[in-house]
Amino acid sequence: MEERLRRTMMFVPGNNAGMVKDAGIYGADSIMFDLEDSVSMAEKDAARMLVYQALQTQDYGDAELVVRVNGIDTEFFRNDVFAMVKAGIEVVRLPKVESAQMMKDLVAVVEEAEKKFGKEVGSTKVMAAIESARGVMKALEIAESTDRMMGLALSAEDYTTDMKTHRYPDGAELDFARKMILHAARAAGVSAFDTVFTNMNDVEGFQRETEYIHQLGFDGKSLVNPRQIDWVNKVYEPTKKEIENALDVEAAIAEANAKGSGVISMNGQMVDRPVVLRAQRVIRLAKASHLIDEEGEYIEE
Ligand SMILES: CC(=O)SCCNC(=O)CCNC(=O)[C@H](O)C(C)(C)COP(=O)(O)OP(=O)(O)OC[C@H]1O[C@@H](n2cnc3c(N)ncnc32)[C@H](O)[C@@H]1OP(=O)(O)O
Ligand SMILES: O=C([O-])CC(=O)C(=O)O
Ligand SMILES: [Mg+2]
Repeated sequence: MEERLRRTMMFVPGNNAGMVKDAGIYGADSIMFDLEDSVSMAEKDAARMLVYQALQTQDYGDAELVVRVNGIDTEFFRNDVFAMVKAGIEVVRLPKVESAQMMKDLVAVVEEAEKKFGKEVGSTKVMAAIESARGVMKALEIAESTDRMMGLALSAEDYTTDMKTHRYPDGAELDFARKMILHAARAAGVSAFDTVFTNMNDVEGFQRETEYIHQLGFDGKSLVNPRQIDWVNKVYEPTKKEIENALDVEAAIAEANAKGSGVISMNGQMVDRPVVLRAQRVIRLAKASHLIDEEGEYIEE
């Protein structure tokens, strides 16, 4: 199956009717309705009902629909999961995950809800937000805890609090967590999301962080504001040189395959399976960024 693009996963506070209604117009790859920390205790039930209604009535286009439910140890958790599964949510994001068991407990409730509401068992995916030292140390077992796993996310606001530090411009305090989470996700074959960047005035800092996590290999980032979507897409957009090289690689390997070979030399550069896989990813990103069309032709501005 073709890997889905997950560059931008935008948080939408579940109690904000205007934001919930318009969340689809900004072009985020994934929309994440939040029932947890952006919603006050007094509004938990109202937010759940609002998101439930929106999922029945709004058109969110091709965006992947995700909900961040309240923590598994809260009084809201079960109602959140039941309402969201009934509404047909694609992915349930569990916050503050610290063990494989927490994901298994989530899956048990998701399955109960799928059966109750006549949904296909297994159709709802789950993902884990890792927000503590314990969660980071358990990243691989969390990533491998269930077949329904879609991805791991780093949640740096709670994580830095747990680590008795805070966020610095160079991000050094997140390095270990980022690399653990990314390795765990890749080892398990699931997506990896970097954390939110919350200072809307520091555009340069946001871009620097995005370039760094793109270089590491993250699929994308959790976002808090629609303005951040274009900035991420710009970083993830392949350059003209990368696209041309990828198209040449595809042509070269097709020629090699026609001759019964899996490897070929292209301008002195060996082209084999890993090179081809990377080239295919560049082409997919170029198509998603509307730089080339389905035939690989450049789309003029
Ligand atoms: C640590 C954590 O748990 S982080 C996750 C929880 N936090 C959140 O979900 C916060 C989500 N983000 C927000 O609430 C807001 O973007 C803020 C508070 C960060 C900034 O607010 P503002 O400065 O008012 O945003 P801004 O002026 O850029 O808004 C522009 C437009 O985008 C909309 N918008 C802003 N953020 C979002 C969002 N996350 N989702 C959907 N729409 C949004 C606004 O409603 C506004 O729409 P309008 O022009 O139709 O009125
Ligand atoms: O998931 C995120 O990036 C936001 C969050 O909850 C945190 O940073 O604690
Ligand atoms: Mg958090």
